[in-house]
Amino acid sequence: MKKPLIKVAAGIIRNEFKQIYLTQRLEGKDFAQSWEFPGGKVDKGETPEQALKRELEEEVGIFVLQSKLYEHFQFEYPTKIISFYFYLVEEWVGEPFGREGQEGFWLEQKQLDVGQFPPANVKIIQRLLAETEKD
Ligand SMILES: Nc1nc2c([nH]c(=O)n2[C@H]2C[C@H](O)[C@@H](COP(=O)(O)OP(=O)(O)OP(=O)(O)O)O2)c(=O)[nH]1
Ligand SMILES: [Mg+2]
Repeated sequence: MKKPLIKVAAGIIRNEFKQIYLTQRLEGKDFAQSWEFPGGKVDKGETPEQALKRELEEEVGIFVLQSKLYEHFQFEYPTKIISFYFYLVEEWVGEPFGREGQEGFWLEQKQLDVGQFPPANVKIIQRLLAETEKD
């Protein structure tokens, strides 16, 4: 059977202290307990950017004022192919929290740990870590 292609938009929410807001995937979801950039599936008729805004409001209660595309790529999982749109979000209104009951926390960009994320995140975590080596 052909694997479904799913579009996902997620936000790298970064504050002025170079900390990034992460959440922990809930029990019962795929990759339960792994860390993630908050976000989710792009609905039919939505652009990835609209999905980002909606998902960040639903999942972490913030209103995104500005976002820029940081990475777009496809990743093949055993049962699906995901087309990812990761956005850097540095301007928003509100204080993020785990609005769906999930854990959420701020982490220094340089403390990101590739082993805590789903396999698709490897490349993006490496890029974020490489950026911190310059400062
Ligand atoms: N949000 C997010 N999803 C990720 C990341 N890395 C990664 O492999 N994924 C995968 C996990 C899921 O298979 C898919 C995202 O879907 P999701 O479960 O968050 O979708 P959703 O919020 O719309 O949730 P649901 O209504 O389907 O439960 O992408 C990441 O950093 N952030
Ligand atoms: Mg989600």
